[in-house]
Amino acid sequence: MNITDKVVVITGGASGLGGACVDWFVRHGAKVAVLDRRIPDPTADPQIVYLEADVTQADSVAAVMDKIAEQLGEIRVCINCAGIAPAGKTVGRDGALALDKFRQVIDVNLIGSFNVLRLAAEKMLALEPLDADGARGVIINTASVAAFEGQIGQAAYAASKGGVAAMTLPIARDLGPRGVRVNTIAPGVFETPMMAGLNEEFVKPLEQAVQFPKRLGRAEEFAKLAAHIVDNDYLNGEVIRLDGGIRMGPR
Ligand SMILES: CC(=O)CC(=O)SCCNC(=O)CCNC(=O)[C@H](O)C(C)(C)COP(=O)(O)OP(=O)(O)OC[C@H]1O[C@@H](n2cnc3c(N)ncnc32)[C@H](O)[C@@H]1OP(=O)(O)O
Ligand SMILES: NC(=O)C1=CN([C@@H]2O[C@H](COP(=O)(O)OP(=O)(O)OC[C@H]3O[C@@H](n4cnc5c(N)ncnc54)[C@H](O)[C@@H]3O)[C@@H](O)[C@H]2O)C=CC1
Repeated sequence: MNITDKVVVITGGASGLGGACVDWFVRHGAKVAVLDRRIPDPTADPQIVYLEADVTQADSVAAVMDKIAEQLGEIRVCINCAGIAPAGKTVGRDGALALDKFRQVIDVNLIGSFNVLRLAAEKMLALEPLDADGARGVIINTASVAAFEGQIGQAAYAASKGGVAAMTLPIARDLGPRGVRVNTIAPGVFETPMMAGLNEEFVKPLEQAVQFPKRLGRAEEFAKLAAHIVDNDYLNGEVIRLDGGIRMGPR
């Protein structure tokens, strides 16, 4: 699907990987709506519509989708980048991990992604197809390599991202007959505000574990893959690692 003039909804677009997608898609002629619980100050680009919502909330995300369709037009692309990554061992210094902490990560990363994509897909299915194949839209989720090799302290995060990876194929099967493709990017370790919060003692070994190039990923490299997924009509139902060949160790 050609990006130009398409309406692209990007969750988590106020920061990091989502922010890089906002820049890339705007530069390539898309109309971008950012859905984030934190909206940047109004000095931002007038080509971008910012809407405040929490991805876990059914009603407010539905209202935001209506508003985007009204203000920008037909929603053709949805990129789920909103996420959180708090760490905590199953049993740590202060005892067993609080169940609410585990639940919150699942709520934002897994249920939040599903909430947004189900409502975006509902809009897409109501649209006319764009081509002879019957293409109506594209959905991109963000998992993590932690879905496959979560580190010590990542039980909740890995479970949430494993869920995102696992739901990719069944959702692609649900929506494929109506012309919507669904893919998930599983990034390695990227330089973003999220990773800036991680202790240097954890980051250094991670950098060393990358095969090549021996550095953290750049947010623009994530945006380029998202743009390629939109552009390439034959990519569907797949979880794609974007990680410089890293396989994370236990710590
Ligand atoms: C974002 C992406 O998608 C990409 C990625 O995934 S990048 C990878 C990100 N990786 C992470 O975020 C790693 C997450 N893990 C962590 O940050 C840490 O493991 C953690 C914060 C969860 C725990 O760190 P920690 O507190 O230093 O370790 P922990 O072992 O619990 O405690 C340190 C000390 O307390 C002691 N301790 C731990 N549990 C204890 C208990 N139940 N009773 C008594 N003492 C205990 C330990 O013995 C340890 O002492 P020693 O060092 O002398 O052995
Ligand atoms: N940075 C990295 O190394 C990696 C990141 N990821 C994933 O990529 C995604 C983006 O991460 P980063 O850009 O690094 O993080 P970030 O912290 O820079 O940005 C995340 C954005 O999501 C928003 N957000 C969080 N919870 C929300 C909620 N409930 N509702 C609405 N918006 C919410 C935040 O306000 C923020 O703008 C996350 O899902 C993360 O788990 C995956 C692998 C590696």
